[in-house]
Amino acid sequence: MSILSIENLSIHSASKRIVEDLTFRVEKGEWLAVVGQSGSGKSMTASAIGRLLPPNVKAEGEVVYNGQNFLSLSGSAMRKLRGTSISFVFQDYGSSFNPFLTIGRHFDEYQKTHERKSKKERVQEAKKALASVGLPEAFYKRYPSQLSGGQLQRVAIALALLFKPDLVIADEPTTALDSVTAASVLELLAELKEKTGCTVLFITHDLRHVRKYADRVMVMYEGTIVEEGEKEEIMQNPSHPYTKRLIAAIPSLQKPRLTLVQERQKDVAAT
Ligand SMILES: Nc1ncnc2c1ncn2[C@@H]1O[C@H](COP(=O)(O)OP(=O)(O)OP(=O)(O)O)[C@@H](O)[C@H]1O
Repeated sequence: MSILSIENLSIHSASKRIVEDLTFRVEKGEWLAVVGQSGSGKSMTASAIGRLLPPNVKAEGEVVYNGQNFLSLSGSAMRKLRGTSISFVFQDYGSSFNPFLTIGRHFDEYQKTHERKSKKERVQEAKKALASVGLPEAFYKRYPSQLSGGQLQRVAIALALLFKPDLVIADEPTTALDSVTAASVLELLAELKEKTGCTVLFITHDLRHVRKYADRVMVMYEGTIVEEGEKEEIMQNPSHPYTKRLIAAIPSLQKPRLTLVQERQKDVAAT
């Protein structure tokens, strides 16, 4: 069953067509990975879905969620859905935080916009959310600058999942992190996905992450979808030249290269 249907989505600025006539579905409970060349329109597509495009960029078409077309909802109706039904985790987690507010205040402000609960309940929930992403309660009182990138991205994930959204859109959430931290953040997202049953639309450049977590893959190239399918199918049998190049560029997916010693043994055996 689809949770989100994108129909003929086109995105453009005054001078340029950014995305052309995209039609695709996100199935309930799946992890859909969107990969594609830099500038192919992945982030713009994610932003258009959440009505978060910059003011000079416009979207046309339909983004249908639970029978509602996001593109024709009022601003206030859309704000209500963002965070509760659909939420975002961005690459640039730093800009999601106000450096002058504690982590606790970020939770508090966010909670106040979406639910009516007592201060005590809000604090309890926020601390529980911090614990759910493996962070100590004491972080509630800290400022963003006192946390590492990985810790901040964990807080961003805790905030994104606070109201148990049905759909989480993660736009390259680990690009700014070192590979070990990135792996733990993704593992966390995968765990929370299992726990909450949410659907994940995941934008990435890293096919190793696709291989590990995705159910389906959609490949974008120059503002269009060039292929889409089950992960195994795309990984083993890519049809578009761009996908082929992308897969060929992952060292661990290529045939293992012989070590120098093995090469020498082969040479010796051949003589
Ligand atoms: N504010 C803007 N106004 C006009 N065009 C923009 C704006 N922001 C981005 N673009 C253009 O939209 C196109 C798609 O950008 P987008 O960020 O969606 O690509 P992407 O596939 O996410 O790339 P990356 O993988 O590098 O993040 C690019 O050509 C970019 O220059």
